[in-house]
Amino acid sequence: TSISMGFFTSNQMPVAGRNVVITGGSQGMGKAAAVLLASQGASVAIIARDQKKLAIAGEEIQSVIDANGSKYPGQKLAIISADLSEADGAQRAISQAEAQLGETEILWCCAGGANPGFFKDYTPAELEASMKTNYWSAVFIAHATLKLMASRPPPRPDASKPALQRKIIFTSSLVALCPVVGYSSYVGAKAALRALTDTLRQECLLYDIGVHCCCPGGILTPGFENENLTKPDVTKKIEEEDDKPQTPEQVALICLNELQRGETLPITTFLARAARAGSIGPTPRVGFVFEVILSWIAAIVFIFVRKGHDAIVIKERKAKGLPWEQK
Ligand SMILES: NC(=O)C1=CN([C@@H]2O[C@H](COP(=O)(O)OP(=O)(O)OC[C@H]3O[C@@H](n4cnc5c(N)ncnc54)[C@H](OP(=O)(O)O)[C@@H]3O)[C@@H](O)[C@H]2O)C=CC1
Ligand SMILES: CCCCCCCCCCCCCCCC(=O)[C@@H](N)CO
Repeated sequence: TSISMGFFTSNQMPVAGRNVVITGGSQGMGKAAAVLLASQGASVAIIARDQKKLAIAGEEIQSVIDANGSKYPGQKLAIISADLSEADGAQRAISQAEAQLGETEILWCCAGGANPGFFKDYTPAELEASMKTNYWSAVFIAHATLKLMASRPPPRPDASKPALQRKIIFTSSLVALCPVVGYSSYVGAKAALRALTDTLRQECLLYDIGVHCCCPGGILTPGFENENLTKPDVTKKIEEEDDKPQTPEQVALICLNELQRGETLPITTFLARAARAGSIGPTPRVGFVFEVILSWIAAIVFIFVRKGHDAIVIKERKAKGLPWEQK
């Protein structure tokens, strides 16, 4: 649906010839986004910590740029190693990205990840770490980038055309729209990004900068494989009930389509679209009649989805016994 709807509205986020900074661009969804945007002619900077993984992703992105030939002259790639959970690291990363690419036109924050488990079992340090990985890693670089963007006009490579709107894009998760047991250390950071998007979007009307927040469901990434090592069974059971996980390439493409049609909260499946409609509140959405009707349907369907998920948890409790009954 997202893809077909794209034909009816103008492209609100062209990427050819533009400078895009992608955090978490060394693997998973961030790398898929970097490859996709590079294939469409964007200059990209990828930021992550591990230099080895960055170098491997960099080779893949460079080969995409090489394959473009002379189609997009001046297309560049920057590879930056930084810990974005620290304000200094974020500031340094965006300065380095701009030194290599030029002025940032789109910032897409993909860095993040979950450490599924039960709230009662986490250490305070683990709870804090998730906020760093998922919230501060996006907020510090968005803040540093917005300061730069708001201090200067958007680039206008073609003076006969109006400037393109610059963008700040966060990556939240479907779990911020529909709770799933096991994500208690993660969901606060992801819900916070969604709330920040709504408020920052309004502030950014003052600067003519768009703010968006992608809410994908399961993605088959290294991060996902890693989290599955410690994911509680009950979390897996709930995830198996719903949409199948998608490839990072699918997610990047659908999110890009959603962004290009102007969605503030891009989602990647029809079920997620219903979940979004049911929890959209005052966040802008594209399309009025269908989305409002979908929100009514979601209001009803959500009751049964939530009951179904609760039933899986209660079945688990009956099978395993209450904690003080287990030996
Ligand atoms: N996979 C899934 O099922 C879903 C994922 N999401 C979200 O999508 C995003 C991408 O997920 P996915 O592709 O699975 O993630 P991965 O774990 O596969 O990759 C995460 C990326 O972020 C980087 N990163 C992590 N922490 C930092 C940091 N402190 N500073 C700089 N870079 C960092 C990693 O590199 P390095 O470790 O070297 O720094 C890596 O490039 C995340 O925000 C995730 O929460 C949302 C819904 C579902
Ligand atoms: C109206 C009807 C709506 C129904 C919606 C039901 C959706 C619930 C399933 C959510 C699965 C979430 C996977 C994302 C997890 C994630 O973010 C981590 N894997 C990160 O790494």
